[in-house]
Amino acid sequence: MKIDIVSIFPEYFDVLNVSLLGKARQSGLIDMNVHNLRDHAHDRHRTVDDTPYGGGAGMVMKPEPWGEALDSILGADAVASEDSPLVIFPSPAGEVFDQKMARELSLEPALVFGCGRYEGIDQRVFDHTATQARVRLVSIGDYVLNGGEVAVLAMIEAIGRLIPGMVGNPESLVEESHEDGLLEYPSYTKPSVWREREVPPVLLSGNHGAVDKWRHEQQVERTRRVRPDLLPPEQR
Ligand SMILES: N#Cc1c(-c2ccc3ccn(Cc4ccc(CN5CCCC5)cc4)c3c2)n[nH]c1N
Repeated sequence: MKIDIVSIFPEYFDVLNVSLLGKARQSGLIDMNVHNLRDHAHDRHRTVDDTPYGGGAGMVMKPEPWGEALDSILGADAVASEDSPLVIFPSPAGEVFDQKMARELSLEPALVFGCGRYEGIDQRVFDHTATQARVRLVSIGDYVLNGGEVAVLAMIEAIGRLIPGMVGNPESLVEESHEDGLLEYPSYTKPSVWREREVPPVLLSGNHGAVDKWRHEQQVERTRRVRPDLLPPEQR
């Protein structure tokens, strides 16, 4: 998978050189490039923002640097098709990112992430980029961040771990929260007693059927208690 990221804070993404993603980059599983938006702002102060038309607080990101930066990735003459790269702009107004979307995006050959700051990006950037590539505005949750970088880090981690070859044991991707629509069951490891707290005896029984049954019951109970919205109405 090819990943391009555009941001005024490229150093945010240095962390992607550690752990699994770092190994994936070294192995060529992921080809990642981070672009500094300010390299495409050519005035003396490398200005990327200006006051909003219509008034209002804060600043809006200017379209020109974005246009030049995305042209350098997509091609100035690119014409959007179903085979185009997918350009994702994190936004509080975006469709909510979830495990289903992470699975979908892990199958994409090329992703481009555009990290806004200030009060957002001039709308014409989204409109023009949609003539060059597929575009989605995506939110990682109903709370307000100061920019798109943290959202991109979260999305890349969620997507990256689903790319075949990324994690050692693909089995571990199956039994985790949200993969089967339920929250995960509680996990335990040695010692069997810790501060007078015992591991549930079923987990020490060696009876795999009983363990599976207990784990599913724990998933349903935890989901009903913490996230009833994930259950079908009749199971809430
Ligand atoms: N993913 C994701 C996000 C983001 C996110 C993503 C990208 C950017 C770029 C800039 N900001 C800051 C910001 C803050 C408030 C507003 C709303 N204002 C109302 C009136 C004019 C704007 C607009 C932008 C961003 C925030 N926040 N929360 C998420 N889950």
